[in-house]
Amino acid sequence: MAETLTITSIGHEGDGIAETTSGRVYVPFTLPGETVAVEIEGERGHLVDIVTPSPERTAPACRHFTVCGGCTIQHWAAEPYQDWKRGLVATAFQQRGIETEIAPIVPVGPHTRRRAVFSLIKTDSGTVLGFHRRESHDVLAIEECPLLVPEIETRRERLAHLADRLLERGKRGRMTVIATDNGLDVALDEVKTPSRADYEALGRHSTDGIVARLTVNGAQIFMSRVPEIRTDAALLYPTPSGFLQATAPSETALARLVDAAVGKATPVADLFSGIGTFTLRLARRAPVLAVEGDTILLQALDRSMRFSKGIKTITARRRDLFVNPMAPPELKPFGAVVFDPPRAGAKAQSEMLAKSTVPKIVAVSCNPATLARDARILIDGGYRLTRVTPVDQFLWSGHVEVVAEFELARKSGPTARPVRLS
Ligand SMILES: C[S@@+](CC[C@H](N)C(=O)[O-])C[C@H]1O[C@@H](n2cnc3c(N)ncnc32)[C@H](O)[C@@H]1O
Repeated sequence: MAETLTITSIGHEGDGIAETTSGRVYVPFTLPGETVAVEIEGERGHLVDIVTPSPERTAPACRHFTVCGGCTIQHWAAEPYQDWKRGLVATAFQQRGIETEIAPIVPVGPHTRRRAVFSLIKTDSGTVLGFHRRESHDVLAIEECPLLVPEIETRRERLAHLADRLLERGKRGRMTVIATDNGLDVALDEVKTPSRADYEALGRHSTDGIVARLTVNGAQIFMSRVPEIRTDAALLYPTPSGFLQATAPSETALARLVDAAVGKATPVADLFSGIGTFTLRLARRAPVLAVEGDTILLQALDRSMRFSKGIKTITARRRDLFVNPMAPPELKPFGAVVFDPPRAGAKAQSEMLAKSTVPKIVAVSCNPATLARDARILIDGGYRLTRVTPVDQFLWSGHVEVVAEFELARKSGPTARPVRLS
């Protein structure tokens, strides 16, 4: 039987929260202040009816919202939605005992997501390309996705057709698509190994002007041109399975924040550098040491370096920074260190930085919880947190990207001498 509850806040995944005498109930697709009729199952409330809607409720941008497993919060006006995201960052820091001002979130609009991972399934009527249904492994055929750039969104049928040949009836696969400046970079995974005839058939797409590179189960099938992304500083070369910031506007915003925070500091170490998103921009002003664990990404950075003009020396090193973080003596020469680790954060590296004398540290993170943990380590080591800026890189979800800036607050000991990187 349905019960009537009042929603008081929104949780970190975007579900409405009602406080009841038997504890919290999470009700998806509701908003603070709303009275809702729900069927309660443990901690979950299944929405039956919105009795009193919030004046902040808006029409969702996508017809698949609430059915698709992707977005969790499209039904809220921009301002309270952005305040909520900012609040997620503030809460993560508070949970580590850090009270700090959070700058307004940098908004990122729809139709900007340039990398999509689709699920595929071959049915009797052909290959379905889409996303998982909410709380299910079923593949939902999508007719639109207002997150995606048009170069991907409008080519869904064509992409499904490309995958069709390598799927058997009833079987599933995965397709990663990156929209680059000179065509789509398409990687098919968990599909059958292509036969010689498949190679020839797939190869015909190399001349269609749409697909720049096709990779199947990790092996390159064709590359009619090297996929590239033009930025304000250099050409970036994304790899089929490696990391790429999710949208171009968020990448620009992050790079500008990093650049401004580093200022005139020199030289700079860019840790977890990937394909050089920040390295290449920073190298316009200072020599940069780029450290990354993935050889393929370092090869892509090397290509960018060779095609970039007017930049200072970039030294690229492969290193596992979880197992073997840069130690204080190695960090000593740097005027600034930038680090942008995966979701797990950079605990070991932060412990080393906390003992270092690096004057400026800039942390970029897609996980406020691990960022706050690492910030605590740096603060306890004598750094001051000077600025925290969220960027809405993951629109309509509970995920948020953050840039945090630190300055050495304790006496740094002997003055760090600049070194020449070669
Ligand atoms: C969030 S991405 C950032 C990449 C880059 N800063 C950018 O903006 O494109 C994190 C990077 O850390 C790298 N990485 C993951 N684990 C690592 C490790 N243990 N040691 C070094 N690099 C690692 C990944 O390959 C990835 O390139």
